Amino acid sequence: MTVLDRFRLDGKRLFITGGSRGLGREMALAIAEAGADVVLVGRDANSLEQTAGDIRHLGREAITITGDIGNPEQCESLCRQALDDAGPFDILINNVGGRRISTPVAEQSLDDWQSILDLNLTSTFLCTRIIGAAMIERAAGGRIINLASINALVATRNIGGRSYETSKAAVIQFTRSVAADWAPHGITANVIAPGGFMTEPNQRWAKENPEVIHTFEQQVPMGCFGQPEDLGPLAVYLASDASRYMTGATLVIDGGYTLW
Ligand SMILES: NC(=O)C1=CN([C@@H]2O[C@H](COP(=O)(O)OP(=O)(O)OC[C@H]3O[C@@H](n4cnc5c(N)ncnc54)[C@H](O)[C@@H]3O)[C@@H](O)[C@H]2O)C=CC1
Ligand SMILES: O=C(O)C(=O)C[C@H](O)C(=O)CO
Repeated sequence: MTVLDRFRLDGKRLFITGGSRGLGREMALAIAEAGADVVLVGRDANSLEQTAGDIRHLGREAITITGDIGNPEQCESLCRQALDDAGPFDILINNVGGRRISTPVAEQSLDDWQSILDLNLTSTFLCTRIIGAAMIERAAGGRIINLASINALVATRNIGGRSYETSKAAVIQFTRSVAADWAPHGITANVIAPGGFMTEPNQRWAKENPEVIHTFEQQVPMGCFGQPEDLGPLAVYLASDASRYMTGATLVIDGGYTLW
């Protein structure tokens, strides 16, 4: 087997939340290119179907399931539906997340706080529990990749995103705990912690506050935002045999933002 053979994912099955656009779409396409079939779960049927079409063009199977991952009851039933329709899965990517900008803590309602935790953390727990339990039962190992953020490691400046930061920090420790528990089953669990990438939420933020692009870029040693396609190779690595001995790790991809 060559080094590059170890990145192949032929015959594998990926379950990814929020694969219709942004980082999720790029990771799904990269993993399909490496050989895997894909189930995409998200809110917007049309854009999910567009990504699924692009995956089918690569010669892989793609199924879409629509629903709200931020609603715990729906999240559970979406995972169970995916298992019934196309499981069990070899790779799980908990990608759905967001609401980085929120009201400051002193003004935040409990409902707002809870909804951000549900979107970013509870969804990660539920998908990991349901898809992961099927991995354990099948006894063929597995790969879990959870999306955190540099804002799990450092506070953001002036956008009141404390619930986002807290939820993403908890995603990191949850991943480490699961990695420890499930290592005997041959299941690895790792975190990708991206810095600033020009996907829809940051595009919207920059449109509303044009000055922040320049300010943010000055805070990044590499001097620019990342491109969503920068995530593809990292996702393939973590999904494949190439990362066989890595578990519980947090891989920061941020152009050096957290160096300063
Ligand atoms: N773009 C960035 O700079 C960074 C992103 N991240 C994290 O990476 C992940 C992906 O981020 P982006 O691609 O930028 O986001 P995005 O907003 O462009 O895409 C999110 C995807 O999830 C889906 N989605 C969102 N809420 C959903 C819900 N309640 N139910 C079902 N589907 C839902 C959307 O339809 C979309 O497909 C998130 O967890 C985010 O927190 C972390 C650090 C930086
Ligand atoms: O976690 C996110 O989402 C981010 O966007 C991380 C960075 O703080 C950022 O992009 C600032 O624009």
